Amino acid sequence: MPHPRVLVVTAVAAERDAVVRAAGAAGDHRTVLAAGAGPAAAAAATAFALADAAHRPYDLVISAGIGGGFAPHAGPGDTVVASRIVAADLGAQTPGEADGFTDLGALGFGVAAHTPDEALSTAVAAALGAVRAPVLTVSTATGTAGRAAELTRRHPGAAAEAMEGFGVAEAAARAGVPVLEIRTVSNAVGPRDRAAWRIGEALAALTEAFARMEPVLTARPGERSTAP
Ligand SMILES: O=C(O)c1cccc(C(=O)CC[C@H]2O[C@@H](n3cnc4c(=O)[nH]cnc43)[C@H](O)[C@@H]2O)c1
Repeated sequence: MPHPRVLVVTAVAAERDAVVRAAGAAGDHRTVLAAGAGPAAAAAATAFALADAAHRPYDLVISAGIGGGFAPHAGPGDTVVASRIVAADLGAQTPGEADGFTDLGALGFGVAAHTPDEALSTAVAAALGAVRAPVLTVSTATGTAGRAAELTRRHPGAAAEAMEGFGVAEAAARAGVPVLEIRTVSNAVGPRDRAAWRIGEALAALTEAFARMEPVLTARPGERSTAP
């Protein structure tokens, strides 16, 4: 199968460089952006890149970078492939009902989550030895145990949070291009302790993940292994 054209959207230059280090056989079939932090920057950069490539469209968009891990599902050094990309703090506070929060979908303003192709995300997770679980997109990184508990209560299976996935997925969905999100965990979601973030380890895991992913992306769908 020919190399699919893949757009990888990261937040910062260090994440972009970690993905680029794994380029290998993918060569110029892969474009890697550092879009800036947060869902708005991610959506804008992804939409712009997709529109700019209209004459030679991408086959897949991947939101990638480091992220926070929810115990017990994922901890520092682990890799998470999103089964769902969830807008976890986009909605309305609703005191006294719906667990105090009503998401965008329930408000009637679109969707609160995007679901990557199940076969593809399963095959990628298997190839990476990754946890496959929902990944939350937040505009404010969690910094307290209370907020971590609140998110866990609302999304009990979530394994990671980051700040760009839903923005990338919104842009990809509008362009009709499949999306994945891949996060390597640098820190536990909880009380903010920036000094404890294991950024180097997470960036090395990001390089490793993209090196391992290539055979899955180039395999025909029926030839992909889903064995862990
Ligand atoms: O300081 C550095 O050297 C450095 C190198 C690479 C990345 C960073 C970042 O700060 C990346 C910001 C990016 O990371 C995601 N992230 C990471 N942990 C969390 C979290 O606990 N909650 C939410 N987001 C997290 C997020 O996507 C940020 O945009 C620094």
